[in-house]
Formats: sequence, structure tokens, C-alpha cells
Amino acid sequence: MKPSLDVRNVSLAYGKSTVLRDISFSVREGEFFIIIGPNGSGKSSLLKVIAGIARPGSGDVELFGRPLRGRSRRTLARTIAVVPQTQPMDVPFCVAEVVLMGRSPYMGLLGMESPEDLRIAENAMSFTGVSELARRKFDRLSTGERQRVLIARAICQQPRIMVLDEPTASLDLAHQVHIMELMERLRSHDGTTIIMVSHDLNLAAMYADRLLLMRSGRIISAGSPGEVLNYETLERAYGCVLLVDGNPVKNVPRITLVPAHALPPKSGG
Ligand SMILES: Nc1ncnc2c1ncn2[C@@H]1O[C@H](COP(=O)(O)OP(=O)(O)OP(=O)(O)O)[C@@H](O)[C@H]1O
Repeated sequence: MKPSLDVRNVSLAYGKSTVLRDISFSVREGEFFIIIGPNGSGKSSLLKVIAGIARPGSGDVELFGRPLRGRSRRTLARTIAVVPQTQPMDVPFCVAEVVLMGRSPYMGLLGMESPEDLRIAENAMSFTGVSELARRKFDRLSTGERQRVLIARAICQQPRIMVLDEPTASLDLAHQVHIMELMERLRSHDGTTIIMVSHDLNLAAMYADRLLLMRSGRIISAGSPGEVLNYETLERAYGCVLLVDGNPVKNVPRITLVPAHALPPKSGG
């Protein structure tokens, strides 16, 4: 399959601080691709570069073989949709209005929605299970509800690539699985490429076709969950003691944090 995303030798600095160093990888069309790594390793910065929000100091990004550089926001928004980290925000709109904003890259100069735009927005709300919330104020929703509304908005863009920054953070277990299943359905039904940042290694292992493990702005490892999630690589990346064994539900590694008090006493001490 052809790559939907090609990142070549990308570096990024904020002022004098370099946060991405010579990053290269590609993502196939319809792939579920998850970026993992410790805090501050550059995951969100990488997503910003991929989505055209941050411009790399050097290197190139291509979407479906065409350079990202120079494309207008409107054109870009028809190819790639971003679901940002959910934070409480002051948005004076109801859910239906927020979701419909996802159609703006397709609307005319007057910004009037067509019956087709409304139909797409309704389908997106139904897909993410937020139709009953349509008239509620967005900023009064729970974190999980807001997350699903932002995903519905992104779906309205009808993107070929969906980029999500920690979409399951602060969600309960059922909602975490729900969000991951929604993404899996988008991938398998529509062939949408899913690129996600996650701190949940076990969830990532269950859903990702491939993982990218970062540390200090560099790629430490990339490949299938089985290739990336071994304890030497993970302990090097995270600097803590982990147990890696087999997941009883799926044939992928399972990661368990080992607290200091659970370690056997050192012999000869
Ligand atoms: N706008 C900014 N200006 C200056 N430094 C920034 C900015 N955004 C991020 N950084 C720094 O860049 C580095 C990488 O941050 P980034 O948010 O990409 O990491 P991350 O892997 O997503 O972290 P986390 O897991 O904590 O969300 C960090 O040291 C951070 O402090």
C-alpha cells in the first residue's frame, strides 16, 4: 500500500531548544499507527508537524506523495483532521454547532451549511454516540463526552488521515475502549489512516499495527507491538522497571509496571 504520510529527516526547535531530531518514518494508508514515549519526548510536537501546525526547521513531510509545505489550511483540513488533547475550554456553542464546524473546509465563502453538510454532521454524531447531546453546551460536557464530540467534528472533515493526541487520557475503561473501537471502525470501514499519541502501552499494543517509540526527540524503535515492546527497549525509554509478558487476550506483549517494593531484595547486600 502507498504511504499516506512520509516524514523525512524532520527536526524542530522551540527557540534554542531542539525537541525533534532527524525523525524519519512513513505510515501506510489505512494503518493504525500509535506514537508512544515518556513525557516531553516530542510526541505532541511531532503531531503538530504532521498536521502542519508547526513548521519543521529542517526536513520534509509529504501526505499521499504531495509536500505539506505551502498547502492552505482549508486544503489541508480536507486531508488531515486533528483531535487535540481535551481540556476544559470556554466554547459558547452547542454540540451540533461544534460538530458542524468540521464541515467548514467544504463550505462556500458565506459559510452556509448545505443539507448534505447537516446530514454528514448528523451521521458523525450518531457514529460517535453524541446525537442526544446535540443541543447541550459543549463546555458543560464531561471529558469523555467532549472527546467524542471532537472526534465527530474531525469525522465531518472526511479526512483521509485522523490525528489524535492522547484521546483516551482521563477516560474510564469503557470509554477508552469505545474511542479505540471507533478509530478501528473508521480504519476498517473507510480506510482512514489513524495516527495517535498514547501513554497507554497495553491499549496501544492491542490496537496498533505499528508503534513508534520516542525519547528525547528521537525515534528509539519502530515496528509491530511485538518488535517494539520488549523490556530492554522500554526500560531504556522510560527508565523504570517493567515486566513484559504475553497478553492473555491477544497475541501481543503485556506491560506491567513493577513498583520498587515489589522487587526482590538484592542479594549480597
Ligand atoms: N510551545 C512550546 N514552546 C517551547 N517548548 C515547548 C513548546 N511545546 C513543547 N515544548 C517542549 O518540547 C518538548 C517536547 O514536548 P511535547 O509536548 O512534544 O512532548 P510529549 O512527548 O508530547 O510530552 P507529554 O507526554 O508530556 O505530553 C518538551 O520539553 C516541552 O517542554
